[in-house]
This record gives sequence, C-alpha cells and structure tokens, in this order.
Amino acid sequence: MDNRTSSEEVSVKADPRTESRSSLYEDDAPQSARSDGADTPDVGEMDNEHVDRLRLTRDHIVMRLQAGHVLDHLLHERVISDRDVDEIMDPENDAKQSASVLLEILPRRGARAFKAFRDSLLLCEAADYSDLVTELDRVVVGGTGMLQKDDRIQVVIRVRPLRGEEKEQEQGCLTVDTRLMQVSIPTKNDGVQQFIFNKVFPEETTQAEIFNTMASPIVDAVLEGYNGCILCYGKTGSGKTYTMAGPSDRDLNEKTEGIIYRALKQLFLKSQKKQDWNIAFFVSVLEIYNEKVFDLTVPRKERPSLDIREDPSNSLFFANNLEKHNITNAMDAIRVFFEASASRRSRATEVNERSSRSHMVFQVVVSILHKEGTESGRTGELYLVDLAGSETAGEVNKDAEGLREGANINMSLLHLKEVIRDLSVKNRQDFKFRRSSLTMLLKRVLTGNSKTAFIVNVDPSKKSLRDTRRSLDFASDAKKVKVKPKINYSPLESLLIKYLKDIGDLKRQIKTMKKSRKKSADGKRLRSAKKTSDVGTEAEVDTASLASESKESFDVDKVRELVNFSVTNTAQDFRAKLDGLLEEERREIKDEISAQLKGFQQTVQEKSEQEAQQAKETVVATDKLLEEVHSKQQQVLEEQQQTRQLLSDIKERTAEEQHSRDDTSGQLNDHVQQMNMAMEDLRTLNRELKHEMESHLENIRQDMKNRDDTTDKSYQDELKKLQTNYTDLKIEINFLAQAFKEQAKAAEESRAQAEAERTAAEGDIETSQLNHESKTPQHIDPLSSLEAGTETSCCECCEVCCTGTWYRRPGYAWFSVRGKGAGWVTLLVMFHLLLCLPIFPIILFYFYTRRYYQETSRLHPTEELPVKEEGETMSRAIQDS
Ligand SMILES: Nc1ncnc2c1ncn2[C@@H]1O[C@H](COP(=O)(O)OP(=O)(O)OP(=O)(O)O)[C@@H](O)[C@H]1O
Repeated sequence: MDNRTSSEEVSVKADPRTESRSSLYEDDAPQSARSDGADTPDVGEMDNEHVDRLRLTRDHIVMRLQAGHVLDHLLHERVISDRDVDEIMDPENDAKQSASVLLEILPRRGARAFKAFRDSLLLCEAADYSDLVTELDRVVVGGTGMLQKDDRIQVVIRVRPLRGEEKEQEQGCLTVDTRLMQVSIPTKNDGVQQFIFNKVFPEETTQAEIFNTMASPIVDAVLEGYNGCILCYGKTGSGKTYTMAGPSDRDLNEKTEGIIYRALKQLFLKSQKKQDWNIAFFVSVLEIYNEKVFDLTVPRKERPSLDIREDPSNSLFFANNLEKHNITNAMDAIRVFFEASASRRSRATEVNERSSRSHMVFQVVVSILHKEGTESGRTGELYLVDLAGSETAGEVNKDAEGLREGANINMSLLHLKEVIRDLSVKNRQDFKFRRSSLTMLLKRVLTGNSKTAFIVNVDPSKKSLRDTRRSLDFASDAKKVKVKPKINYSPLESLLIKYLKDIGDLKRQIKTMKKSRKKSADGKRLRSAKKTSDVGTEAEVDTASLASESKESFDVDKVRELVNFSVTNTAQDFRAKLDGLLEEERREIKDEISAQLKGFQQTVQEKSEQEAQQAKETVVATDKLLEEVHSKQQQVLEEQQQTRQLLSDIKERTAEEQHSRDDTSGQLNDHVQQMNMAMEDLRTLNRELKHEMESHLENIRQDMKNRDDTTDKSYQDELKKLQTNYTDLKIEINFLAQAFKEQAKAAEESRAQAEAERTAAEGDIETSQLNHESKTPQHIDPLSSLEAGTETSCCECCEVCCTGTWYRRPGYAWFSVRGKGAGWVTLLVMFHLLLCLPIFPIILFYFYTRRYYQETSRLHPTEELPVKEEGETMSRAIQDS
C-alpha cells in the first residue's frame, strides 16, 4: 500500500485499542510476525482456492474486526505485528478492505496464524460464526493439504473413552494436547514418547465434530470429482466401527451416527444444491473375510466370493462382479448400508461384545455431468473403510475358528503396515500390494489419486498400551505417505476442456494483438497530436508574433480563435479516423472469434457426424454379417440333408451288393462241392487203379522171368510209344491243371472284386460319415466309443462305421465268416489241387504199365486187357471233373 501511514497515526485514527496493544506487545512482537512473511512458515503456501474460500466469509471477519477482539488476540498470539495491524487498519481502508488485507497476511504466517485466528473468533461471543470456524478448521486440519508442502495422507487420532469397568479398574495412560495436536504415552523407562498428528480428538469428542472436522471436506471434494478415502485403523475394541458407523442399533440416533451415515446425508444434501448438474450415485459394500472378498449386498446364502482383478491400464485392483446400486436418495443409500452391515461377520469376543471379524469397504461412486454441457463432467469415488481390529492371539479368541480369523486379520494388517512403511520412505514396491486382498483393494487410495484420511482409534487403558504404541507408530508412518488428489474428468469432457482452453488461448492472443494495435494507434495519435500541438504552438507563436508585430492591423483574439478552431477540427478528424480504425479492428477481431467458434462448432459437428456414420456402418456391417451367418447355417443344413440322403443310398447299395455277394458265394460253394465230388471219384479211381496195377505188375513180373528183354525190339518200340503217350497225357493233365488254376484264379478275382466293391462302399460310408461328422457337432466318434468299450451307434446311417475298423480290412474279410469265407474256399480248392497232383504220375504210370501190358498181351494174346477203354474212361473222368 503506497499511502501507508505510520503506526502512531493508525493507532490514533483507526483503533481505540492501540494504547493497550502498544504497551503490551509493541516491543516483543514475534520475529516471524515482524518479517514480511518470506521466511515465515515452514509449512506449505496456502493455495488460492483456500484464500478465495476464506474471502467468501469476509463479512464475518469484518464483523469481528469491528468488534475489535480479533487483532488483539492475533497480536497476543504473536502471529501479526504492529506493522501488520497498521496495514490492516489503514484509515483509507473500509472494513471489507481491512479484512482482505488480513486474509492476505494470514496465509503468509502459516498454519499457526490460522489457528490463532480461529481461536480469536471463538473468543468473541457476539455473533454466530460457526461456519467460519469450520472453514478455518478445514484449512488448518482436514483434507486441504495446507499444512504440508505436498498432499499427504491426513492422520488424526481418536481416543475412546474408558468404559464402565475399565474406569473402575484403571486410569488412562494417554495424554492428549489438542492445541499442539500431540499424543504422549509413557515409555518403559518412565519417559514419555510424543507423537504429533494433523489432529487429535480427545475422549469427549462427539461424532459430529469428527465428521465436520475431517470427513466433511473429503465428502465435499468427492462431489467436485475427487477420490476420497476415510479409513479407521486400531486394535480390536478401540472404536473403529463406532467412528465409522456408530454404536449398536439400539443406541443409534442422530447424535451418535457415524461417518458413513453423515457422509451419505451430506452427499445427497449438497448434490441438491448443485442445480446445474446431473449427479448419479452408485453404492457398493464389500467385506474381506479370511482373505476372501464378499459382496455384502447379496443375500448371505447366495453370496459367492469375488475375484480380485487388476486393471492393466493403471495396475489398480478391483473386486470383480461387485454390485453397484444406483441410489437416488440418502435414505435408500442408508438402507443399503444398514442391511449390508447387519450381515457383516461379527461375534462376541473377550474384548468386544460385537467385534467385527472382517474388513469392510463402503464405496460411493458419484458421476457428475453438467446439464448444459458447458462444464466438464467428472467422477468422484468415496471409500469408507472400517478395518477389523488387530488382536493378540489367544487373548481375544480362544476357539479354533476365532483364532483362524484373528490370524488372517493380523496378517492382512501386517501387510498394510508394511506397504505404508514402504510408502512413507518413498520406496513403493508394487508386488507387496499383492500379498493380501486388503492391500490390493486399498492400493488406489494409498498410492494415487485420492484425498485420504486415516482415523487411528486408540484405547487409553493401560493394558492396551503396547497396542496403542503400535497403532501410533503406524499412524506416524501413514502421515508421511504422499497422495496426488486430482479431479477425475471424464475423457470426453477432457477433450472439451482442451478445446475450450484452446479457444481461451486464442482469445488471449487476440486480446494481446488488440492491445499492441491499440498501443501503436495510441502512439500514432500521440505523434499526430504532438504534431498538431506543435502546429498549434507554432500557430500560437505565429499569431502572437503577428499580434505583437502588427497589433493594430490584426484582431489577435480572433486569430487565436481561428487557430484553435482549426486545431480542434484536426483533432476531431483524427479522433474520427481513430474511431473508424478501432471499429474496423473490433469488427475484424469479432469476425476472427466467430470464425474460430464456427470452426470449433464445425469440428464438433463433423466429429458427431463421423461418429454417427461409423455407428451406421457398424450397424450395416453387423446386419450383413448376420445375413451371412444365416445363409451359412442354411447351407450347412442343406449339406446335412444331402449327406443323409447319400448315406441312405449307400446303405441300399451296400445291401444289394451284399445280396449279390451272397449269391456268388453260394455258386462258388456249389462249384467246390462238385469239385470235391470229382476229387472223391478220382481218389476211388486211383485206388482201383493201384489195385489193378499191382496185380498187373505181378503178372508182368511173372512174364519177365520167362523171356529175354534185350532182344525184343517190338517191346522197345512199344515203350517209345508209351513214352510218347505219357508225354501227351502229361500235357493234357497240365492243361487241365492250368484250367483248374484259372478257374480258381477267376473265383478269387471275383471274390476280390466283390470285396473291393464292399471296401469302396465302406469307404463311401466312412467319407459320408466323416462329412456327416464335420457338419454334425453332436456326432459321437465310433472309435472312441469302441476304445471306451461300448459300441454306440452314432446315428442310424452309419451302422458299418460304428462296428469298428480292424476287422473291416480286406484280408480279414476274405477269411471271415462275415465275408462268407471266400478265402477258405480258395484254400480248400488249392489244397485239393495239391492233393490231386501226386495222382498224376500214378495215372501216368498206370497208362504206361497198361500200354506195356497191352503190348505184352499182344505179344501174348492169352492175356488181353481192356486198356484203351479204361484209359479213355479215366481221361473223360478227369475232363469232367
Ligand atoms: N467414542 C466412543 N464413545 C462411546 N463409546 C465408544 C466410543 N468408541 C467406542 N465405543 C464403544 O466401545 C465398544 C467397542 O467399539 P467398536 O465396536 O467400535 O470397536 P472396534 O474397534 O470396531 O472393534 P473390533 O475391531 O473388534 O470390531 C463399543 O461398545 C462402542 O460402543
């Protein structure tokens, strides 16, 4: 302030209390307060948002300033100096300006200044300024991040009052300093250990105070599009559920209800005030019991455990299939929570008659969209977490189930502690979050985008001292954990914001251009004005000289008037020109802006048209695809029909072929039978011949004794003839054998052909069957059913294929009874042929001896034999066979 007056003047003029103030505090004003604030706070600078918020309550401050107590108190607390008071109470400032100056000074003095200011307001009793105090409380303590340079998890301590029996048995072991936000506990060696937190709530703190101070700002932030989390941590029986939900049902009322009820009421109440926005609420409640996740809004009997999945886009975890209930009013939301918490797992323990045996997470998702679309849409998420309490094994639960629950609770809390410890020393190790369901689900509020606050509940009794120390250690770690809250804009909205920002930039550029043009225009005007004034001066000088030179001949005033007239005219011309120029420029800028807007609108329109076109194309493509699928289905059906027809044809054909094969086999059997009979005849003949030959031989032998062989020439000739005959006979027999062979071969070929046809028919059946299988998904593989030991006929048309494959091979079929045993018949024929073969030399021998005998009988007419007839009969018999 340039026109700042001295402190004495201000004291006199502005504030009648200066006297006492000067005498009391002038000399010992604090060093920090005396300085201009550059070296004052070791705390973070207050951001504009908070200052603005405070400015809104300026009227309250004005009122207090007028009451005159505030500055006194601030001076007394040494957060401002006399110089500051002078500045604030400057006589030229009205009350509002004074308040503004004070609000500029306070942020520079840090959090202590705000605390003092708050207290100063509390000291004044004249008016209701609870709103302002709450506002200051928020600035100083909760959720605003003002106390620290970076945003960190806000940690507050709530001390539970001693209960009836505890009061009788012992004294509390905790000391709480709410001013210094400090908790002290005794150490083993009679010392005292102190912990400082963002806020400390003593035993007598009400539920409303807790909510207003530290939960309400977070709930408000959620309505702005931030994520928020309030988590209760502490040993069993320390008051976590009481803080989060309230006491048991019978004691639950407006005064005692916990954070969840109040948060829901505030959310819906404040959402009604946001009339330009469409706000939707989605509520879900889950519990983590023995490391499994359950949806508490699902009836207990049908409640499955839910999987925890990882979102690959941000490596955060979520419970899959968790139901989100769309809620339109606070009562419905409260009902959902009430019912869910009633089905949460809890039981009476040694420490707590209603001890929660699971961690509970109550989640509200708030979707916020601007009705006009002029502001960006957002999504805020609020997590309200009531953890199960840590407990010492065996002390709290003695049964097996209780011990198991306790072990799981302790284990998950241990993992949470570990994660918090790592985060407090900026050593984030993502794999550690995976160690328990609790840390997985809390990852999003511990590491990232969330305004997170921990309420650490402690039990002041002496027997809980060890657990209290552990809880305070945990709280100390937690308050060092950094979070990065930011508004969650929806993607489309972000694009819009970008466009709006671009337009803003363009507008600014145009403004700058306009300014620079104006400057140059001003320069020109000045120059021309200077010229004009020069002209004027010259004219004046000329006029004066003229007047002095010829006072008598000129009317000086008239001349001056004339000159002035001309100067004014010139200036007016110039102004008119300038106005024209400005008007032109204004028009240009206007055109430019409207062109930009048009372009933007066009882009948006084009985009929406493009999207509509794409949607249309997608619909057309889908229709086409559906049609194709339909025609394909039709085709498959037709093919199935055809296959069925083919199969029935093949079956018919196979039956016919089988029939003809049966006929052929019958014929062959007859043939074989005939051959068998012929063989039998031959065998009989052979026997007879043998018999006869033996007797003839005996005769011959007798004859031979009586004659000289060597001289008998005719005998030699006869022998030769016999030999020739024998050769002929041999040829004849060979020919017959050949005929037999060919006949057998032909029979075999016909059998082979029949078999080949049958195999081909079977192949056809198989192929059809395969086709049929490929088109009929419910077809049963016959082989597999055979392997399984069952012969299931997959369908009526493929009986053959269903009987298996191995005995359908041609070799087997040739010999098998099913194949009518053609192979056996062939073998039998061959065997008989082989049997017959040795008979031929005997027959030859017979003929030879018969010839010989004939010859001999010719030589000795007394022994004539009917050789020829017998030989003829024999060859005829062979020929017949
Ligand atoms: N601030 C308080 N004022 C009055 N009573 C309280 C307060 N805090 C807790 N209590 C009472 O103490 C008892 C234990 O509280 P609560 O059930 O909330 O503990 P808890 O930490 O949730 O225990 P657990 O982990 O076993 O579930 C309850 O009877 C509750 O009403």
